[in-house]
Amino acid sequence: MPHPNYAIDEMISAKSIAARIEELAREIRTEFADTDKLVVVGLLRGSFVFIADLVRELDLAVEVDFLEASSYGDGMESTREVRILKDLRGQIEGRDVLIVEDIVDTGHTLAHVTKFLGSRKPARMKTIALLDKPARREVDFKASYIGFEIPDEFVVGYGIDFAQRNRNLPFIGKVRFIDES
Ligand SMILES: O=P(O)(O)OC[C@H]1O[C@H](OP(=O)(O)OP(=O)(O)O)[C@H](O)[C@@H]1O
Ligand code: HPA
Repeated sequence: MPHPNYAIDEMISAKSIAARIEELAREIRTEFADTDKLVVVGLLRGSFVFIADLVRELDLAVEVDFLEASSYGDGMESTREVRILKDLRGQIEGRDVLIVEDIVDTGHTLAHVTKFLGSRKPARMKTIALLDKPARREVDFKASYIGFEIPDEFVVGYGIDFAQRNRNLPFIGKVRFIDES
């Protein structure tokens, strides 16, 4: 079914995102200063822009790996069924892991993924989400690091999609539907 017309209003500028990533990178560098075993895991697809900017600010020896998880399909509602579509390439047992996510909404994705990867016995596992939408939480989950807390709006851009579109916007915008009647 085609989606109705919508506009995108800027919520967080590219400049604000870059400034916040610098701050987050400083905190992460301090936390993981003692390790040479850090694996930074990006959750595909939404985190691909965030992880690219974050690892370039980290100034640590890191390995980058990806896991693909999906639960929304083309809609605006979580199916609450998180499917792992692509597993990590490397081993994480005994290693320090930082999971990078674009947004925590209902919490189902990160709750599932942390349980899934936690069972492989990493030495330390932390999570970072650029955006957190606490008003929509359905399962108890809090990321170790959060870029911005946002209100209950459907957002796109900076890697985040609506029906696979708008991932390439350089800013975070909120979707506003246009009533054509
Ligand atoms: O907290 P939740 O309600 O679980 O929502 C967050 C997840 O939803 C989106 O993924 P999606 O399933 O759309 O896959 P994508 O990353 O490929 O866009 C987003 O990228 C997060 O991974
Ligand atoms: O606000 C959102 N926008 C796009 N995808 C999402 N997945 C969870 N929340 C969102």
